[in-house]
Amino acid sequence: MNTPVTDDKAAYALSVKGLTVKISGLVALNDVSFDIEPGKIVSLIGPNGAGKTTAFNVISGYMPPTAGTVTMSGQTITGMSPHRIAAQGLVRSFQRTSVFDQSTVFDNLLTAFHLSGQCSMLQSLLRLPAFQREERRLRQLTNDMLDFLELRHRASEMAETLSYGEQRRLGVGIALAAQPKVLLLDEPAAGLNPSETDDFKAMIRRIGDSGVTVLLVEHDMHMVMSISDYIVVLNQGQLIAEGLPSEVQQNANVIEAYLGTGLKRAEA
Ligand SMILES: Nc1ncnc2c1ncn2[C@@H]1O[C@H](COP(=O)(O)OP(=O)(O)OP(=O)(O)O)[C@@H](O)[C@H]1O
Repeated sequence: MNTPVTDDKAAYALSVKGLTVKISGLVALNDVSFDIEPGKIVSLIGPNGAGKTTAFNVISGYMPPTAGTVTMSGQTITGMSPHRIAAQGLVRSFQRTSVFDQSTVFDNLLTAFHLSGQCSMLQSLLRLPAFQREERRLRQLTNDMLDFLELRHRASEMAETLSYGEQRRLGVGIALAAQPKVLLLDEPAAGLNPSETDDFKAMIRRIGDSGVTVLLVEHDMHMVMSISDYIVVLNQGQLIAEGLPSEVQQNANVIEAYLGTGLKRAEA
């Protein structure tokens, strides 16, 4: 069955329209709509309880909305399973849960590429020429990804020996192996020290430059303001502002919602 196409949204990598989520009478999201252009780095921000995680859960298929739609390049993905949504090209990177500690960095990435590869189990068991060609291609992709993540020097180390920041970059590399069009990042800066945060920011920029659209939920306002092309602000389930970082920082509704929570410090 073909997925319905909504033409006016086809130009956007991701569109959210009228998203509403009610949980036991509580309105976690109320009629939220926003559009994200391809290749942009967009942050979803808001004070605690604003509805950011709920929005991520709905967009990535972990929670059905009460009302509203999510489209990717015009294709409706609302209500699909996370697995099907990932197959459509929207991948969510969870902190570092996808990393196998007892495998090398290289093998973690190679396995991730295998999982998104073309070769059938039979071809691989029989080691047919098609499998050998594919194996060479995936090893090359793995080496390229190691360079992209700036983890080449750690390729043969067990993942568990990596620093926290390196493990987080590896986790994103595993998500990137699925070749997403849209990558969702949950609080990428959480737990990182300042230099790890800088490395992570540089990597997010490289991801954006490669044409992948990035949507992140983040509390670190320094990171948000310095990395985002566009910001969407939620408060108590409502979209209260959206725009460029400079616009959002000046917005009276945003300043009021964040009063005393650190937005001012991010401007300093
Ligand atoms: N499974 C749930 N059961 C009950 N209430 C929920 C559930 N999930 C979310 N909520 C409520 O929905 C609202 C939005 O929560 P959500 O976690 O999406 O906010 P958030 O912006 O991600 O907050 P934080 O920054 O603190 O993680 C909150 O009032 C929260 O208590």
